[in-house]
Amino acid sequence: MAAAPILARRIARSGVLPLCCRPPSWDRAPRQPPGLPLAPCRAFSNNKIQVELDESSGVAMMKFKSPPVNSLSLDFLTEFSISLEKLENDRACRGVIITSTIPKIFSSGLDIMEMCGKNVEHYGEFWRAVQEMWLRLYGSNMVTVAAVNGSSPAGGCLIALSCDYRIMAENPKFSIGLNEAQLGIVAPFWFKDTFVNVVGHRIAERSLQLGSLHPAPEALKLGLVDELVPEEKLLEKASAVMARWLALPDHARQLTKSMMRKAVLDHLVAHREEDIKNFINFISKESIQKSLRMYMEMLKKKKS
Ligand SMILES: CC/C=C\C/C=C\C/C=C\CCC/C=C/C(=O)SCCNC(=O)CCNC(=O)[C@H](O)C(C)(C)COP(=O)(O)OP(=O)(O)OC[C@H]1O[C@@H](n2cnc3c(N)ncnc32)[C@H](O)[C@@H]1OP(=O)(O)O
Repeated sequence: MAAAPILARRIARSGVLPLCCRPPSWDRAPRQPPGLPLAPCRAFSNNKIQVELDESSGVAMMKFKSPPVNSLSLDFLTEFSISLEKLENDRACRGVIITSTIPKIFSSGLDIMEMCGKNVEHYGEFWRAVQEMWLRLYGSNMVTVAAVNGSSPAGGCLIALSCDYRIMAENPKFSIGLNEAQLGIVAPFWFKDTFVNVVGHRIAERSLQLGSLHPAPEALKLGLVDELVPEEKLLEKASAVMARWLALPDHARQLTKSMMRKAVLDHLVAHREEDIKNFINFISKESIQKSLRMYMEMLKKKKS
């Protein structure tokens, strides 16, 4: 456990090469010749995320398993970035499906406790890890499919938005959106840009200002998710979607993805330090700390 903060610092300081700067890895997975026994499944599991790579299909299944709500703590974000990096560098892996093992929750977003009552160094380290996770996921060369099997507010929604395709369980009790305004905080420009790129400017403007959490059927209407399926069919559907995307030559798909996402990625890369300073200044304000404390109290009261 003591290694986690060190690891976090190492990965956070190492910087990340987004999609546009990394050498492309065309046709990464070796095709399995017919007649040979199936390639084995490779698995690695850290504390909070479980990953299984099926070498015959080139598809990894990444499952969040951080109870109670898969909140994105510094440790979680570090594991997430490391897992993505491992898969990205593995020639056998061409796609990743992201889902959760926690019933009813995909991810509750950034861990609010990481943004409450901590010192400036901690805020800086935490925010760098949030940036790192997004740069890796949004800039990934792999096909990324989010199988959203529960509620997905704020940072959880960002993870889904950063994937190439989103499938959500058709349960109207599950909601998704960038609800930062409800907490009295502001989604940073790169959260906003990722959202706009998925749903368009008008829907994003209204949804962000209201801090809306959209029930699954509404999320589908807005284009925030691409399709809804019964929960028990979610992974089967995600695998089918993945197979369709992987049927294309990697280089054409990757270059197209890079072209679509480059401006938004480059914007954060060029303003990373400024963005960290903005976060620290913003989150350190007493009024913002008070809002976050009140929000946490509200969450606890809701339970009792
Ligand atoms: C001009 C300005 C310029 C620049 C600005 C600069 C920078 C930007 C500044 C800030 C940007 C910050 C961006 C923030 C992004 C985020 O992601 S914030 C997090 C938002 N998340 C939420 O609002 C979700 C809150 N949680 C819920 O709604 C519910 O918990 C749930 C629907 C996810 C699950 O509901 P239940 O199953 O009923 O579970 P509980 O509510 O009982 O929760 C269990 C347990 O977990 C704790 N918890 C829940 N969510 C979080 C969280 N996100 N972080 C930490 N802890 C969380 C909850 O309190 C319970 O704890 P206990 O009571 O059991 O101790």
